[in-house]
Amino acid sequence: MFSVKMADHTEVFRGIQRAPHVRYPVLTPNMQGFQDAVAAGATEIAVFGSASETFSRRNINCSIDESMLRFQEVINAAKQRQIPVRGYVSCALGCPYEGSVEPSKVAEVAKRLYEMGCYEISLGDTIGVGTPGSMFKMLQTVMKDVPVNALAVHCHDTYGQALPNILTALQPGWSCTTGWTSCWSCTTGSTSYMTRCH
Ligand SMILES: CC(C)(COP(=O)([O-])OP(=O)([O-])OC[C@H]1O[C@@H](n2cnc3c(N)ncnc32)[C@H](O)[C@@H]1OP(=O)([O-])[O-])[C@@H](O)C(=O)NCCC(=O)NCCSC(=O)C[C@@](C)(O)CC(=O)[O-]
Repeated sequence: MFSVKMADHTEVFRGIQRAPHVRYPVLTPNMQGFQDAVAAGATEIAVFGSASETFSRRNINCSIDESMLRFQEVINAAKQRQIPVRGYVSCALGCPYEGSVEPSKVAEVAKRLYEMGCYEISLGDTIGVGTPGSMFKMLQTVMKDVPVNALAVHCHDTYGQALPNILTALQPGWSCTTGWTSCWSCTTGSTSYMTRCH
């Protein structure tokens, strides 16, 4: 089994009242998602990959390599229309199927998304199993491949660690925050917090 298919995200986008100066990125896993998002008036999109092979298959029904091919097509189309693209890397601190995930794998996927043209890469602790120690180690590794000003973290609060993990991502000398938001997660049913690492 894999996650239920996206169906209504562009409906939601059409239905909301947009405020000026607010960006509303739409998750676009493939060209169909991209075309629907553009038709709905999206001015920013986001591709979402994973550092875990099994999670990739369960979430978007393809391998990591296949997802990169799909994302490249989406990013190329977005570039032609000058639509900015964010990239997500799920399972950056652990996977519900595979358990621990090597920081080097997170760095590899983040680097691929960055080099394809994502202006920012959000590293997701998708199931909230991260700790300040694992966050530090993962970010140290990823920052060797992706500049810190292009990184953000997305921390789920499943075990009450989201805020300590975010604090770790805001190490003096690494970064300063530009703001954070919280939301309710569709994938894990937990609150999640996001912040930029710069
Ligand atoms: C990627 C797919 C669509 C592949 O799903 P698939 O079944 O491999 O797609 P397909 O190309 O074989 O097409 C099958 C059907 O899906 C439709 N379809 C095809 N593409 C789309 C689309 N874009 N939007 C809506 N419908 C689509 C397509 O039209 C067709 O419809 P049918 O002819 O059977 O009626 C599916 O696996 C999917 O929707 N996955 C996303 C599930 C999801 O919402 N996951 C949560 C996202 S949030 C997240 O991942 C984590 C994050 C970002 O928050 C950060 C973190 O915490 O880590």
